[in-house]
Amino acid sequence: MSGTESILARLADTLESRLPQRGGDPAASYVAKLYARGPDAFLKKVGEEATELVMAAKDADRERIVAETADLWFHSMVALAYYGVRPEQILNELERREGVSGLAEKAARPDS
Ligand SMILES: N=c1c2ncn([C@@H]3O[C@H](COP(=O)(O)OP(=O)(O)OP(=O)(O)O)[C@@H](O)[C@H]3O)c2ncn1[C@@H]1O[C@H](COP(=O)(O)O)[C@@H](O)[C@H]1O
Repeated sequence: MSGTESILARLADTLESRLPQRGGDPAASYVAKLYARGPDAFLKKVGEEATELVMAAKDADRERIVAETADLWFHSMVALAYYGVRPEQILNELERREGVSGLAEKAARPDS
């Protein structure tokens, strides 16, 4: 496993440890606090961080693009852990799509 994949796996392990059923403590952990507030709280953060990334990109500010993308990935991973989806599943899906042109994929859809 590459270093990039392992940080995602390690972060997912940490996020899972913050789930209420795993004893995550909202007083000691930002992630446990988000989980204690329920899905609306972290799903709202996903939307906010996506908007902040768009604004950074519109300004062509590479430093902010990196920071906002990290925030977006992080909050997306908070959601994935809550719903029992592992980052490896997303990486596998991207791998499955590797080499398949988006144009060809769209043209092959039954409704196209
Ligand atoms: N990668 C992150 C990470 N990225 C961002 N954040 C936090 O996400 C929060 C939201 O960012 P914002 O800039 O929107 O801050 P804000 O406006 O104060 O947020 P809100 O009060 O509106 O929610 C901030 O408190 C950031 O510190 C993170 N918090 C935690 N992690 C990872 O998650 C692990 C577990 O964290 P805890 O559960 O807090 O121990 C950590 O060890 C890290 O690896």
